[in-house]
Amino acid sequence: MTAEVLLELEDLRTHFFLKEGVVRSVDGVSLTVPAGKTVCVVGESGCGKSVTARSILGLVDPPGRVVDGKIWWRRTADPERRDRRGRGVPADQNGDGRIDLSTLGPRSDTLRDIRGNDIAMVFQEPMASMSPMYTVAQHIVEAIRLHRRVSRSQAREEAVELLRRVGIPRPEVRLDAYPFQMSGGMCQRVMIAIALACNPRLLIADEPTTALDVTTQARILELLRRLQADNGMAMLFITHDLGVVAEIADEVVVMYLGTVVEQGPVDDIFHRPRHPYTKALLASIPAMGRGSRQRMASIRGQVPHPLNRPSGCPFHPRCDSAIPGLCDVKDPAFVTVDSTRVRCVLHDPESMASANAGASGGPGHLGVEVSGPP
Ligand SMILES: Nc1ncnc2c1ncn2[C@@H]1O[C@H](COP(=O)(O)OP(=O)(O)OP(=O)(O)O)[C@@H](O)[C@H]1O
Repeated sequence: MTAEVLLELEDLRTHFFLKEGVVRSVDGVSLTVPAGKTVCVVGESGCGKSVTARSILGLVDPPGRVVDGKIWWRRTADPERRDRRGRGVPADQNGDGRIDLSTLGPRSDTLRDIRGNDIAMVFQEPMASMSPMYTVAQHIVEAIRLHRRVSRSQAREEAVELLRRVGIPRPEVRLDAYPFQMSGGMCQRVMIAIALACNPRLLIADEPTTALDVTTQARILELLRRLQADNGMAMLFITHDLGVVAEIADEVVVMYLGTVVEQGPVDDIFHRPRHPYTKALLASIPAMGRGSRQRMASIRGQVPHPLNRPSGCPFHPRCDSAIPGLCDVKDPAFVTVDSTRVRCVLHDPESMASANAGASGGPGHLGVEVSGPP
């Protein structure tokens, strides 16, 4: 049985309006997050992963804004639910159980209610997300009381329990510590505890382990996996580390220059990658047992700045399989191949047929065929 779709981005576009021009950081991203599953978003630095995540929760600051597309969120139909002022929370906008978050102002009550109650987020730098002026207790109690009508002492008891759940030893004592008195790993556990305070249905994690050492990284990933199994929450996990993806993903979304180039189940992405960019990313993972003198493949060139987007397929200047006259002209549409969606003309029979037919030598002139299974 396929899981219900919790979050669906439909052709999302988030641009930054600078003096130098318009930076199209997110430029037509479509992806889905099923309930209870982990979707990993991967891609090199600057591909628009973080801006995509921040757009979902209305956290993009000017001069950036969502300019187009839909952010469909499936709301809980909970008639009992009340915000902290005791008001009922609207179940959805149009009667189909979904709400388009892109239509809500960043300060709207509905978005505030969803942020924290339904969707929580953890960031790369846990220390930067916490105020040095407040203790751990103040952070967590505030997060609980922002969304639920509970007394301060009850919230404090819940905070102890949350710290215990995220593996913080002696939580009663830690509760009164300040963030700067804790290690990076402990701070990230606290941030996860804050994120879990309202039992969200979706956790958006933006490189939550990147700033941590390898051992702490592994512990935090293990913690997230365990919490997910306990709560059944979904995760949208942003990382540039394919090792992390292999450990936690159900689905993988590969982004390049503000767009999705491939999405599919983790096994297919790792074992049957279709897009040349996905293949190049995988080739750049250090292999176990590879001799130190054997060089790791790296992707030729660099991600262009979004102000200098290439024509046609955004990856074509770096692609070893690019077809001149086709890839530099045509922005490919998505095609479905088995369980994956891929945006590359090599997999699009129509584009390939017209390329062959349109070339001066008539059909078959380019001599390229639609690539089949490896
Ligand atoms: N406030 C901003 N003003 C102008 N451009 C921005 C702003 N924030 C992000 N960008 C641009 O948007 C593009 C996407 O940035 P984003 O942070 O989403 O990339 P990313 O894939 O998350 O990279 P990383 O892995 O390094 O975090 C980049 O080219 C970046 O320079």
